Amino acid sequence: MEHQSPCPPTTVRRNPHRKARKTPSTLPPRDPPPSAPSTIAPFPIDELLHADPPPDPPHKSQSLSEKLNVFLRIRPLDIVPPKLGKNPSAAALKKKGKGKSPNNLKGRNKNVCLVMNDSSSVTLSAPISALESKRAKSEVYDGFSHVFPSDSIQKEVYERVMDPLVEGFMDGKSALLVALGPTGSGKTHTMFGCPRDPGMVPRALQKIFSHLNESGDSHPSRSYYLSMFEIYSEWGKSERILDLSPNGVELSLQQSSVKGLQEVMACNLTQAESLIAHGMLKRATAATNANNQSSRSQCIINIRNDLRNFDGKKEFLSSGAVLTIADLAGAEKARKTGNQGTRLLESNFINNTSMVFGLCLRSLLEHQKNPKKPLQKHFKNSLLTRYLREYLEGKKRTTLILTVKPGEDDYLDTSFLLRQASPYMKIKYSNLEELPNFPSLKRSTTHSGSEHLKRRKFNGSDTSLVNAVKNDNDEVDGNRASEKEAKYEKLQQKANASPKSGRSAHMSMERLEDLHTEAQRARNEKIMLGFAKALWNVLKEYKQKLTESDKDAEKLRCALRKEKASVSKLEKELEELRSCCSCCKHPSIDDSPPKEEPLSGFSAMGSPMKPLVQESTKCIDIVHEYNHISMEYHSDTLESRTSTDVSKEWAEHGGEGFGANNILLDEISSGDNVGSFSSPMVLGTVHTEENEMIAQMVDSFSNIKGDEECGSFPFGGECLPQQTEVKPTDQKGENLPVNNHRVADLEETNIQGQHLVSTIAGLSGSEHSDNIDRSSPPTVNSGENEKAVTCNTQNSSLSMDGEIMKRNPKVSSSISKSHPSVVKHDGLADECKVRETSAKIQSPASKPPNSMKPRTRKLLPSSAMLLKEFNSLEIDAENAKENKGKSSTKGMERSQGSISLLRLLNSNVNR
Ligand SMILES: Nc1ncnc2c1ncn2[C@@H]1O[C@H](COP(=O)(O)OP(=O)(O)OP(=O)(O)O)[C@@H](O)[C@H]1O
Repeated sequence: MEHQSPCPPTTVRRNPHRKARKTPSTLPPRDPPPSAPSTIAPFPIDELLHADPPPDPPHKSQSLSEKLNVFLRIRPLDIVPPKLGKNPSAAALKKKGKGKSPNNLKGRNKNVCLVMNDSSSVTLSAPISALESKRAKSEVYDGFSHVFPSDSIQKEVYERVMDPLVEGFMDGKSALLVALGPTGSGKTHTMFGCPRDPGMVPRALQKIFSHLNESGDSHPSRSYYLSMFEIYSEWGKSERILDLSPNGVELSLQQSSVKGLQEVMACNLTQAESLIAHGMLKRATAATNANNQSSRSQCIINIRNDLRNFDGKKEFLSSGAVLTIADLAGAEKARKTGNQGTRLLESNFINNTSMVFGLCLRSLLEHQKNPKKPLQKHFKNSLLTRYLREYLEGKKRTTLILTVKPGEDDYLDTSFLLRQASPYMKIKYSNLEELPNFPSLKRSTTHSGSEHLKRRKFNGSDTSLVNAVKNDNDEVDGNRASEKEAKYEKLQQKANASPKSGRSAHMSMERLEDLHTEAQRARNEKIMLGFAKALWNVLKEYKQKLTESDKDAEKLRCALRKEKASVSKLEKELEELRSCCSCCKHPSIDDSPPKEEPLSGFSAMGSPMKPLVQESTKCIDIVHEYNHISMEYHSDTLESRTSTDVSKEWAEHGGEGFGANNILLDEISSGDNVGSFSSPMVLGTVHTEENEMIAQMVDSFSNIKGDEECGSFPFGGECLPQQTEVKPTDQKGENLPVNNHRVADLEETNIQGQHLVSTIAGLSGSEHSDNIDRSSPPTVNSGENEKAVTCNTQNSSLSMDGEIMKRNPKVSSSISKSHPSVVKHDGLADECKVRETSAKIQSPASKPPNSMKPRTRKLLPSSAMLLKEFNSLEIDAENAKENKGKSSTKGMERSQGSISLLRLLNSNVNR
């Protein structure tokens, strides 16, 4: 095939970078002059073999620590297939190449697609065969932390890439190193190398443990724990994690930590190398067309630096720092690898993982470029990215080392990787977390954190609980947790002091782990016990309060019982009073219709006045006593009004609607309008028992009267005698002057007392006057003698007043005081009845109490009229006529009161 002259290349700068760079005008010359700085220089193998290491690489790269470091390592183009797993040594290369670069060994440099421009940039040229047009196309990738040419050795790579990370790790900074690249590009070689040419991991361990040995302390203050696991795909289905440490088992991922991952404490380099070697043997590898020992899993190694046994001052400096090294399986193309079946499925898993990893970093980059863009959660799509989440979210330092193959055949793989990964070098870390992420340490941190959280919760809810918990925690017998913790520490110190090797060290580690778990459990028990005790105390307090409340309730119940007893006592006394009253009671009134007999007149009664007066006085006393009791009993509710007040009110209101008892008695005494006699609030305002008492009193008077006039005193209004208009006369039959009594005395005395007395006089002296009106002298049918006796009420009352009021001057005031203003109803039915009846009853309000106008009256005995009214509920038509249209609200109230009184009278009569 004739070689055509190359067309002018089109160069694309992928990473426009910090400084302008001269674009290569032509493809790399086949035989570049030795002075040419770029492309692939002759590999100075002799110089490298004998030269000192570069003076400043570690610290130089530290200046880039705030950026994601991306290194590029170019694998030698032609590599002698490793025999017995050995890479060609530098000596062999030297022997073969005679001091030339491996790329030039067979004169194939013209077949390379990747040329190193300088230490930070490369040019990728598409091979002619890959070009559709004849125009050459090249891409410059710049900005790498460092580009390692194909002839670079492990030591150089370590010093540039790994050593700064190890230094940081020794200072307590966690870091991640990830090897990325297509299959067979040298990732595993770079990371692990071989015994004769160790890679990053062995060299790092060497440095770590050399530092440990240099301290010369027989009791090393530092301890390093190694863990190693791989993420693989079984039959291309689900991802799995396998612990690569000895006796390692399958693991699971929780959040970002591997649950159950074994950490093996390496006390020296030998132990550490042994563990790594064991893990490498365990790791899944397989031969493909691209690599005879291709990694089929993502391998992760953790080295944790634990300084818990340090002297105490520097304990927090490097405690928990973790150095993580990830050797990823390389992306591969089925066409190249020739994978089929399981291998092909593995390829899919590997490629997917690589893609997700790249997406995470790309998302982080875009988020950093434009913070408005949310950080995509690509990490969820694979176990690897989930485990490395904090690194992929820019919270911890990450370093990438890209491995590529420079051959023309590898152009697509190389181009893909460079296009994908070169932008990552722009990722920055602004808020680096120095927190450890080691699983076991996380656990212990979490536990202490939860304890603090609990205490915070207690603080927020109940301080007493907190105190109780604290006290109880202090009082936990034995302090099992403390003992176990001490034991744990002791054993750990022992283990550190006398480094064991191999299995014994592992066993002691297991034992320590068990002790640690047990100590944590004991701590939790202690906390729960304290909480339970505190809760118990609170419950006890509540119980005590409940008991006190019960006691108070019992006291109240006792007081209530006493009150009830006093009430019943009062009721008893009342009963006694009633019985006392009933002693005076005469044979009950005959309910049979009254005989049509003429009313007995005063003279016909034939009995003297004195016994009646005595009886009246007695009843007044009873009323007084009852009122007195009633006043005591209802002292809280009764309205105390003096007779003077009542008198005043009466005077103001024309004598209407004031004083239940006095009006009651007044109306009883008046005798007229018996059917309508009513006192406002008679029953509504006066206590029921009081009303009953009054009713009894009235009744007793009726009986007395009946006794006095038994046989001669006609009952019933049906056979009333003809009304006779009478005038007050004396016993001789001469008319007496109206109101010729001692008016002055009346004014001086309580008007209520007057009414009472007059009522009693009217009732008791019914033989003298059946119907007495204090305002108008009633006419009295004198019975068979037809001796009209004009009985002026006031006169009569005066006749007794002097005696009664002298004996008991407080009678009227006592009665008037017993008028509560609160209206009570015996029941709805009664009330309705009363209302119905009261509607028919003429209101007495129309009749002024002190009217001096003489009126013609029916001469009916008051008690008979009462009974008549009660029994028939008839209304005096005449009174109804008179009072038609004059009824007022007060009158209605009085009517209702009177009806209620009548009801009581009826009950008394029935009894
Ligand atoms: N820089 C190098 N110098 C000499 N030999 C190398 C170099 N890089 C890689 N090799 C050799 O190339 C072969 C493939 O390398 P390696 O297994 O490390 O590739 P890889 O990227 O890990 O591949 P895979 O992803 O399939 O595991 C190995 O035999 C290795 O010794």
